[in-house]
Amino acid sequence: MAAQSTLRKSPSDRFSETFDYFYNRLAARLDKLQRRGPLSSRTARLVATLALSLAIITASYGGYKTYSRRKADRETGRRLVRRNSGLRGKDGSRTIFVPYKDSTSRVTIFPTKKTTFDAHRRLFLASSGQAGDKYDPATMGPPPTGIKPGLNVAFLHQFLSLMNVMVPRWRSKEAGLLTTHAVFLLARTYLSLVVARLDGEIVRDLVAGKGKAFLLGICKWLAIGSVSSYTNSMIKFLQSKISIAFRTRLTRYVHDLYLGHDLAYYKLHNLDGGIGQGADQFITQDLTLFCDSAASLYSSLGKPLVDIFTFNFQLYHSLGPFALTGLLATYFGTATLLRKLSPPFGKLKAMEGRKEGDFRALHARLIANAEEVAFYNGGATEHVLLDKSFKELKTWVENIYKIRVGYNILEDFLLKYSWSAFGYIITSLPVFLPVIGELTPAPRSQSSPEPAVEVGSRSKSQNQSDGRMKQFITNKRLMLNLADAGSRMMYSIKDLSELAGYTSRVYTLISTLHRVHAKAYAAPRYQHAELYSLASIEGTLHRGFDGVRLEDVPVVAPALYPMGGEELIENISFIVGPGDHLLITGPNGAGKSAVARIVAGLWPTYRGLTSRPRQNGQDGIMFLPQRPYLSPGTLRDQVIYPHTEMDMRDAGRRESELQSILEQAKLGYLTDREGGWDTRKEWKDVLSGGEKQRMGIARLLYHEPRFAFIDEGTSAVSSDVEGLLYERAKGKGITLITISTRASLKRYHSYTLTLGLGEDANEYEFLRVGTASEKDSVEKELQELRECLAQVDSWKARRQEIEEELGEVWVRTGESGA
Ligand SMILES: Nc1ncnc2c1ncn2[C@@H]1O[C@H](COP(=O)(O)OP(=O)(O)OP(=O)(O)O)[C@@H](O)[C@H]1O
Repeated sequence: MAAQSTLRKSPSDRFSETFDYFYNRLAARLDKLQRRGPLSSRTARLVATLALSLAIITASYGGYKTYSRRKADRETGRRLVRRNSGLRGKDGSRTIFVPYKDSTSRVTIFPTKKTTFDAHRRLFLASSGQAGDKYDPATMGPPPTGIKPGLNVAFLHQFLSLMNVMVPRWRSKEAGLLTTHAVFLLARTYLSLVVARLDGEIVRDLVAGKGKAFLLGICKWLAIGSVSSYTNSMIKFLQSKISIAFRTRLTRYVHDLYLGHDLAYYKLHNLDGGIGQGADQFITQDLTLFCDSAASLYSSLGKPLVDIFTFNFQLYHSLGPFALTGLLATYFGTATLLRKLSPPFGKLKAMEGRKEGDFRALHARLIANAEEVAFYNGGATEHVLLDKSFKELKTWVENIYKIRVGYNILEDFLLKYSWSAFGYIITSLPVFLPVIGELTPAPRSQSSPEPAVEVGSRSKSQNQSDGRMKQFITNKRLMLNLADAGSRMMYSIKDLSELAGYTSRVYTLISTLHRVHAKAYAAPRYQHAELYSLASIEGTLHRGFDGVRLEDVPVVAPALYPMGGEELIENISFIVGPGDHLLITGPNGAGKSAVARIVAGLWPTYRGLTSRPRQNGQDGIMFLPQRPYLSPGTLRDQVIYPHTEMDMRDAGRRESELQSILEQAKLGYLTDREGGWDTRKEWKDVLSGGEKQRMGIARLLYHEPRFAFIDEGTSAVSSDVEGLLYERAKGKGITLITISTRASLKRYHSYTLTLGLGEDANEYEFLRVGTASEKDSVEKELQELRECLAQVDSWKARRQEIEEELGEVWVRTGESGA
């Protein structure tokens, strides 16, 4: 038996053989070198001295260089952190410094290349969810949000598409982390095998009463234990590293898409609507859960897979084909049963994510509008809304828990108890059924000598019994490991389903962002696109015109895709050249701000042509929105927004200039009042309504654009200051396009565009201020007023009559009542 057992080799045997082979080769080589005869001692000393000197010089130079670089880095870092600024690379990369311990740490961020986005479109915009589909915006439908998240082909496609983003190259950091992780997983499996074998040996030696061998076994056990502990903690560490690396890649990718030049952060919610309420929940929560789940899946699925192959292979050698067939049949049986009975965890998780998002959005809204709600004393109503949203979330989560209970009972019973019972039966087969025992290979020889060689001290039957004991213990441990690996695999079905839910959410976000970028809107299959829907845009937005021009452009309030928007004005045409200050006026809701939105590119030019300057800001166009926006940051950041301090320094602008701008905007007192340029506050709460609007004008004076849309930008400013602000802006050569209902502003403008005229309030009039036609129109208005005034006396008489009649009625009612 012993001779037979040496024919089969375990992985550990093979490892020691390989080690011996390389060790012997190395020893032979060293031996050969020695036999060649030593170099002459002088030459050897010279060579050694030279090599040492060279090493010292290189190391010192390298050390000095590293030290100087780090020192310079630290100083730059401190300076830039103080200024809340960074560095910009020629390739578009940005280097920022973040405080780390007592110093700073450098982080370089490379923007995602346009070609990468183009290449990814076919992955994220394939309507059927198949990677092979050719990308064509005309035929591609919306991203496959309708597909139920679960273990299906769509999930595979979505996951692999996201992997393209998370692991962009084989030589990337993420690929390195995954490979290292895989090496540690393999090492752990190998160590489990060694432990199983050692376990068998220790028990055998214990039963046989071999003290020395037993103690040696314990020492080996401890040594392997320390290596295993290191391996286990490295696996956990690498898993966290992989998760954060995935998250970094995905977050940067999403940010590049979301905050790129296409205004996706506006269009996503106002035009597309593909991801419902908000992207915040997707980016902050779902993305994190997805990365954690994907990183843990790699070890929770990868390790059991490796384990199952290795342990099965081992058991096959120990127990033969019969047992292996039984084992495999059990796996497939259990997997099929669990898969059949498994609730749709993916779908449930995706829905949970949405409900979490809704709840979070309500809270975010309350924070953003706290003052307004407080004035209305609307806390109770908000309370009800929040409680309702939370109740929906809670009910959903509770239902998931309930569904889980039944499934967990089945899963636990099958995987923990049925499998181990089955394992005991299989390992005991060679013991109780000698026929099977003969079919299967006998116990193998190990590093410790087989009892069979100790002839004379023990009987043959005793040796056989020891061998069987060792084999049983080894097999039992292997079986338990196998059951553990198998059950982890099966538990992973649930994890996999949950991952499918998170994958679907993250995929939906990215594919919707790609759709916004590519403007990939098509009419629903076999249907015509609705009028003024995103699939029926035929107009052109032309950037690079020295002025603002609309030619036969309908003003349409858009609806979410794929619905059609509402037409406010059928066609509008006007042109504003440099120096042609325009006042856009008209009743509320007539579409005044809508014109600004069309020119800014927020709303589509459905038909006709819209022309505007190429860039925003200096020498271009600027828009001051109706609701003033104050950014998080310093007082300086408020004046220079959307510039950062880095942009300001690059442009060679100084604080003294900012101070003079603030003074022109009648805000010169702010620097002293707020404690300097670097003061950070919640500016939206600190500044009054009028101050906020004047800050908008200060921004205008800082950026000095050629054209500026001011949407009700001075409604809260007193009229004397208002006039001053207009004169300052015009003095800087800015052509103003003001949106206001205040006719008094006419005097600062050369043209007026009046919207909301006619019976259906869908007509407009474009006039030069002071021209004959404008006088005509004022004359017409005066005539109407005069006619009204002429009727005043007859209206008064009629009112008198009515009051008298009513007086009589009251008197009669009073008498009858008495
Ligand atoms: N994001 C939007 N999506 C769809 N419709 C919108 C959107 N924003 C505004 N609207 C609608 O478009 C119409 C025109 O809005 P707009 O803001 O241009 O009015 P306005 O003339 O500037 O009015 P006001 O004087 O009150 O500011 C309104 O009926 C409004 O309800």
